Amino acid sequence: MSATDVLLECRDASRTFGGGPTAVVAVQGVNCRIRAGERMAITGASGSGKSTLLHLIAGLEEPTGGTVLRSGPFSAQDVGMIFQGPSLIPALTVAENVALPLVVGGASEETAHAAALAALRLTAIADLAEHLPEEISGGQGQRAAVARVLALAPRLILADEPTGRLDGVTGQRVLDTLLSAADATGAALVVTTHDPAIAARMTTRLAMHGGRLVDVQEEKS
Ligand SMILES: Nc1ncnc2c1ncn2[C@@H]1O[C@H](COP(=O)(O)OP(=O)(O)OP(=O)(O)O)[C@@H](O)[C@H]1O
Repeated sequence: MSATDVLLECRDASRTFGGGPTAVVAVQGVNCRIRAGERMAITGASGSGKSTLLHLIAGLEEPTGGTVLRSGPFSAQDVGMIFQGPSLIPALTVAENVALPLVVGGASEETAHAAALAALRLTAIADLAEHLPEEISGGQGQRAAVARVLALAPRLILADEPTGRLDGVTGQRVLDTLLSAADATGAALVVTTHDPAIAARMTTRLAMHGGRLVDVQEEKS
């Protein structure tokens, strides 16, 4: 890739599941670029291919057609994924949940705990560090999920319907957290959403229909 600020580029990327008459073409011929510091929303109706495109970008799925090019080495720690629910481990405290991926990655308990607390401060829930997941709200749980990703210092944060289970106000607060965390760390952020109010907060908006990109809006900064 020539432009140095392009982290990742989909070139005619497609993903088909299954084969023969029952094959499902989830993503078809998508071209898009994600630049360093990007703020991107992927919108579209249910089944339009948003999650599959995000999985291609994350490297969780391989394209069955076209390519997904990554600039330079991209390790698992360079990409942080956030899902609709926080999926916290119930028996661990919030801080232990946030520290866990670092510990699994080989960091000492002490280093991981310090990184977890720093990430919880960034997401404004450091006061909940010693709480169990059952003792916090859905919005606070999503902020813990954001902190768990931030602790890994990813270059690219991918969030699949991160506000889908939250009410409008709480969803916007979680998005505030995501945007300010991405600003603070310099990470690019890509969010799939059904919610136009969430998409409106991003500077690039890709709209999907039937697996294809049907509209791209980019606000010039
Ligand atoms: N692993 C899979 N196996 C078979 N079909 C799949 C698989 N994953 C997705 N699909 C199909 O691909 C199409 C796109 O699904 P995808 O989950 O990407 O859509 P989406 O826009 O994210 O939907 P939603 O908003 O409901 O999450 C759908 O028809 C879906 O049923």
